Amino acid sequence: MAVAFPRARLPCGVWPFGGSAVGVPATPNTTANRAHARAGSLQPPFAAAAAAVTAAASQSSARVLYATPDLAPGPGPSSLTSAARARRSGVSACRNRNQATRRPILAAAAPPSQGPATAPVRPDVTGPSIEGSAASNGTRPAPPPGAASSSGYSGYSYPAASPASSFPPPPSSFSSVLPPAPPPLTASSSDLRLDLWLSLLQASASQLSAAATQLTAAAEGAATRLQRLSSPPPPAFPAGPPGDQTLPLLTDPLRFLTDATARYGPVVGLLLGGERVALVTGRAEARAVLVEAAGETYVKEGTAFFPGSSLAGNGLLVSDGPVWQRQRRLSNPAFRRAAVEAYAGAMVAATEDMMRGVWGAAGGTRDVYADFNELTLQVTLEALFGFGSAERKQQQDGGGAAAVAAAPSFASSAAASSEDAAQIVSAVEKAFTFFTQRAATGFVIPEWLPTWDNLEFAAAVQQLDRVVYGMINRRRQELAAAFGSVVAAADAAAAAAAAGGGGGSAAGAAAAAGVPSDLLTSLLLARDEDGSGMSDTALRDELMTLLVAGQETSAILLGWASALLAAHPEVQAAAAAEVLAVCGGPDAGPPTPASVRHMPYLESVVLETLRLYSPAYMVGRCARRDAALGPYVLPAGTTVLVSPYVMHRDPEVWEQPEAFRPERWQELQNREGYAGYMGLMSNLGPNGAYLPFGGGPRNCIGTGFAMMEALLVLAAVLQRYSLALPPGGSSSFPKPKPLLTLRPEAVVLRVSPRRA
Ligand code: HEM
Repeated sequence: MAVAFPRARLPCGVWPFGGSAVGVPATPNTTANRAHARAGSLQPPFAAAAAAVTAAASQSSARVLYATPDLAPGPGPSSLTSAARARRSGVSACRNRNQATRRPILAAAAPPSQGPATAPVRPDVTGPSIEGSAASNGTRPAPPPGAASSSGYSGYSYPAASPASSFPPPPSSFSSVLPPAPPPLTASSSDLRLDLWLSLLQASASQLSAAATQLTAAAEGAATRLQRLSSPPPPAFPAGPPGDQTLPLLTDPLRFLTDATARYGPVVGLLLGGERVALVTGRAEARAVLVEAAGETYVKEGTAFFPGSSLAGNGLLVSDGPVWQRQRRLSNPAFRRAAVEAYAGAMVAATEDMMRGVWGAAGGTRDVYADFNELTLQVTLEALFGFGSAERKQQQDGGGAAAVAAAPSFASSAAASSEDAAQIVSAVEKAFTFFTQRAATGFVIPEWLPTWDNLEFAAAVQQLDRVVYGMINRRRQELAAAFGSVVAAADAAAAAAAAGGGGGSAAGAAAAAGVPSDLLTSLLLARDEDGSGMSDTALRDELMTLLVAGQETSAILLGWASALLAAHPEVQAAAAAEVLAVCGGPDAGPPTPASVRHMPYLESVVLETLRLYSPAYMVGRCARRDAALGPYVLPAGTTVLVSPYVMHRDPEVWEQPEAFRPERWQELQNREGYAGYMGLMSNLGPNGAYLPFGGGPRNCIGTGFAMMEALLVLAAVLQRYSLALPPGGSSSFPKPKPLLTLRPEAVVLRVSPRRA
C-alpha cells in the first residue's frame, strides 16, 4: 500500500531561526511587551496601538487557550512549582512570550471532566503530563497523585555528541503515564471552527479582569516603543540608519542587510517596529553571540520577530535553558552518523520515485524546487514516522506475504501509515501554507485571534496532534509487544547502542525486533542519565519541530544547488563525472552513504551552495542582560540578528564572494585542513565566517541528515539526468525570495535523462 504524497507544490515555510523580516517584536521580560508580542506585528506606529488594543483579548483568553501551564487552566496552585506559581501570579516578568503563542489549546470548550471534546485536545491538557524535566521546572503541571509511576530505571546514558552535553545534569524526577488514545475526529472542519470560535469567545469573556491589567501593561509597552521612535539610541548602542527601518527591510531584505553592513560595519544598530535590534555580521561578534556567550547572555526567549507556533510547540528550536538542554541531550543520539545513515534508503528511494514518476524517461521542463519539496516531505515523514518504510522493506526483501509475516509490526504500521500519512500531509500542507501567507504579508497575526486563517490553522494543528499522539501511543504498544515493556525496549536499545550493535542506534535495535526504526522510535527510546525519557508532549513537540526545521530547508538547498549546477555546466560536468566514476552509469546501482564519501567535489558544490544561498539567512537571539559586544553595549532585551547571508559574502573573507566556485572549498581544505564538513562547520568555519547550520550549542542538530540527504539526492540525480536552465540565459536563474527562509521563487529547469 503506497503512501500517497500530494503532487501539488507545497508552499512550505516557517522561519525557525528567528529574525524574520516581518513583524514588530516585543522587548522581552516585561508583561507589556509579552502582550505586545501576542498582539502580533504591524508597521509602526500602528503596531504599538494595535498591541495595546489586542493585548486585552490576548491576555483575557490566554489562560484558557494555551496549554502552557502558567497561562492555561491547569492544576491548582498547590500542584505547581514555585516558579510556575510565580509566573501565574504575574510575579515573573521574564517568561517566554513566544510560548504564549505556541499552544492554542481550546481547553475551555471541554474541560477534562466532561469527557472528550469535539476538537481533540493535547494529552498534557486533559490528562496527566509525563514530562520529567518540564514538570519539575515548572513549565508543565506535575502528574497528579496516583498517576502511573516513573519509568524508574537508570544506570546508563548516551555519550555526549554535542556541546549541549556539557550542560548541567537534568532534573531527576520523572513520572510516566500513557495518555489516553486521542478521540476520533467526528466533527466536520466547520463544526471544529465553530467550536474553536465559541471557545475563544468564552475564554475572552471569562478573563476580562486579567485583560484590564494586561491592557495597562500593553499600553505602557506601546508607549515605550513609540517613545523610542523619537528618542536617540541608548549610549554606546551601535550606529545605524536613523529612524525606524521596518519598511526598507521589508522592501528588499537582502539589499538592506548588505547595504547596512557596508555602510555601518560589523554591528549595526537598528530600530525595527520600535524594537532595538543589532544586526551582527562581524566574525568576532557573531562568535561572541552564538558561541562564547550563548545561553548565558544570548538566548532564544524574547527574540523579536520570533513568534513561535503551536505547530512546533516548545521543541528544540525555541526552548531555552534546562528544557532545551535535556531535549537536546535526549535527541542527539538519533542524529549521530550511524543513525542518520539508516535513512539513506528513504532518501534514495524518494529520489528514484521522483525521477521515475514526474521526471520520467523523457525528462522535460520542471519546477524542480516543487519536486524537491515533495521529495523532502516524503523523506522527512519516513524518517520521522516510518511512513513508506514497510513497503520499501517488503520490496527489498523480495516482497510478498513472507516478508510481511517476518515483520508483523512493520505490517501493522503499514496499514495505519497510509491513512496517517494522508492526514499528516494534508494538515502539514495547510499549516505551511498558513506560515507562508503570514510571512508574505509582513504581518504576524497572533495565532490565538479567531480569524478564519487562524481557525483553519488551529484545526490543522489539531489534526496533526491527533495523528501524532495516536502514532506515539501505537508505537509504545509495538515496543511493549516486542520487548515485554517500553522500559525493556529502551534498555535493549541502550545496550545495543553501547555495544555498537543494531547499527549502533536505538532505532537499529528496535528494527531488529520488527519495530519501525524511525526518529519516533529513537526519541521514544532515548533515556537521560537518570533513566527518564521524553513525555508524549515533548515527543510530539520534537517531532513537529523536526518536520518544520528539516523539510523546507533541505528542499531549498536542493533547489539552489540544482539551479547553480544548471547555470554552471562546467561544474555540473565535473560533479557528474565524479558521481559516474564512483557509482557507475545511469543503469548502475544508486549512491550510498559509503559512495558519497568519495565525492569531495560534490560535497564542495553543496558547501558552496550553502555559502551563497543559506536557507537560514538570519538567526536571531535576545540579549537577556546588558551585553558588551566589542565597543558597544546592547541593553537587555535587544534582539540580535546574525546574518549568515552577509557573512558568507564578506569580501574581506571570501575571494570573489559573489562567484560560484566549489573549488574554493578544496583550496581552503588544503590550506587550513579540516576533517570533513562536520569539522569544518563546527566552529563557524575555518575562517570564522561560515555558518549555514548556525554555530555554538544551538547549531543545527540535523546538519548530518541534511548533508547526507543533499549528497545522496544530487548524486542520484546527476547519475541519471542532466540539468539545464531554460532558454533566457541568466535571466532564467531563479530569484531569491527571502521570506521566512531564503527560498527560490521557483527553479524551472530542463531535466534530460543521461544515456547509458
Ligand atoms: C539545509 C538544511 C538545513 C539548514 C540550512 C538548517 C539550518 C539551521 C540553522 C542555521 C539552525 C540554527 C538556528 C539558530 O541558531 O537559531 C538550525 C537549527 C536546528 N535545525 Fe536545522 N537546518 C537544516 C536542516 C535540518 C534538518 C534536516 C533537521 C532535522 C531533521 C533540522 C533540525 C534543526 C533543529 C531541531 C534545530 C534547533 C537546534 C537547537 O537549537 O538545539 N535542521 N538549523
